[in-house]
Amino acid sequence: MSETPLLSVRDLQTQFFTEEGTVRAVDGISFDVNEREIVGLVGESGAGKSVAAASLLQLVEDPGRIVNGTVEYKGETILDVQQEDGEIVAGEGSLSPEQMRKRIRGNEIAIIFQDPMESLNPVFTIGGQLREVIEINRGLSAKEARKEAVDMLREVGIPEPEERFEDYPHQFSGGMRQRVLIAMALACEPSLIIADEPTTALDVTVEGQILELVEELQDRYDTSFVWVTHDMGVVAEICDRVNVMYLGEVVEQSTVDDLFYDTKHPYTRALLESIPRPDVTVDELNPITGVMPEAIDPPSGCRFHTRCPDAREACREVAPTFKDVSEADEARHATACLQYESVGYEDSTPLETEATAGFGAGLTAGFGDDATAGGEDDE
Ligand SMILES: Nc1ncnc2c1ncn2[C@@H]1O[C@H](COP(=O)(O)OP(=O)(O)OP(=O)(O)O)[C@@H](O)[C@H]1O
Ligand code: NI
Repeated sequence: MSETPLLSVRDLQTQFFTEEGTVRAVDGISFDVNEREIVGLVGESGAGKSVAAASLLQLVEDPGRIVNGTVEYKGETILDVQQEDGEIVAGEGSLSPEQMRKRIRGNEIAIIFQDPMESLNPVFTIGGQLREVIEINRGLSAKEARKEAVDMLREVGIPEPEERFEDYPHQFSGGMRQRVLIAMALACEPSLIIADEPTTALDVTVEGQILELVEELQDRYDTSFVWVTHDMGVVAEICDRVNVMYLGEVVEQSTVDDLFYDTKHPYTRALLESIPRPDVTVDELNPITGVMPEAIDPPSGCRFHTRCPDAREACREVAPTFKDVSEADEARHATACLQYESVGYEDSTPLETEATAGFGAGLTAGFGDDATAGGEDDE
C-alpha cells in the first residue's frame, strides 16, 4: 500500500525575527499524516510544537515567518517556500494566508486550541456560534443549521443540548467548552484536525473523557489528527504515530509502539522516564534534567548534547542526520542521534552534561545519593 499521505510536510522552517536575534522555532521538520491517523507532536515547552502546528495553516504571528518548506495536502501543494539570495520566495502552487483561510481552514483542515475561551466569543451563545459556523461552512439554512448544531452538541456529549444551546461560554465548564470546540471543528467535516494541547488545562478525568470522545468521533468521521502535547501519556492513549520534537527539530519519528518499546533517542527515553505511571511512585520518577536551551542560539552538534546522558565529544561537534534506522521489514523508525551513525561516536570521550553532572543529581537529591545514576556508563 502506497497511498498518498493526507498531509505531507517537508523541511518546514519557521523563524521569529526579534530584536534579540532570529528564533529558530521550527528548524526543518518533515512528517506525514495518513488518512484516519492521529499523529503526535510531542516535546517539552518551547520545542516548537505550536509554531509547527500554526505553520501548517499559515497562522504564524508576527514577527514570525515560514522561511522554508513544502506542505502537500491531498497530493496538492498548499505551501512551497524557500529562500533565494536572502529573500523568502513562494513557489507557484503555494497558497497565500488569505487563500488558506478561504479554501482550506475550517472545511478542509480545522484547528483546536488549548484555551477554548480564545476561540469562543463570550457575548454570543454557544449554540449561536456553532450554528453560524455550520451555516457558513455547509451552506445550510438557519433552521437546518440549528438542528445540526444541536445534534453536534449531543454527539460530543453535552447533556440536554436543546437547553444548553442558549447558554453562554462562561456557563460551561472547561471540559464542556473543549467539547464545543471539538463540535465546531467537526461540524465543517474537515479531513484533518490540528489539535494544540486541547486537553492540557483539564483535570485528568475530564482529559480522559475527551480523549475517548476524540477516538470515538475519529472512528465515525474518519478524521485525521495532528495532536500536539507535552504528555507521553496522551501520546500512548490516542496517537498512531509520533514525532518527538526538541529545539525545533524532530529527533525521533515512529509508530507509538516502537516509540515506547524500541526507543531510539535519549531524549525520548528521558521524556518516557519522566511521565507518571501507575507502577512508579513519585519518588522513583526521573525528571528530565536541565532546561531546554534558547532556540535563538541552539547548541552546536546535536542540540540535545548539553542534557544528554549518553553525550560524547563527537555530539558537540557533529550534527546528527535524521534517518530511518528500522530493519527491512519494519515500519519506518527515524531518529537523529550519533549513536546510529558511523562518525566516531564509539571512540569519542564521554561528556559531562547536565544529565550526568552533579547539577542534575541536585534535582532528585534526597532520594538516595545516586538517585539519577541509573546509567550503565557510570565512571
Ligand atoms: N511570537 C513569538 N515571538 C518570538 N518567539 C516566539 C514567538 N512564539 C513562539 N516563539 C518561540 O518559538 C519557540 C517554539 O515555541 P512553541 O510555542 O512552538 O513551543 P511549544 O513546543 O508549543 O511549547 P509549549 O508546550 O509551551 O506550548 C520558542 O522558543 C518560543 O519562545
Ligand atoms: Ni505550544
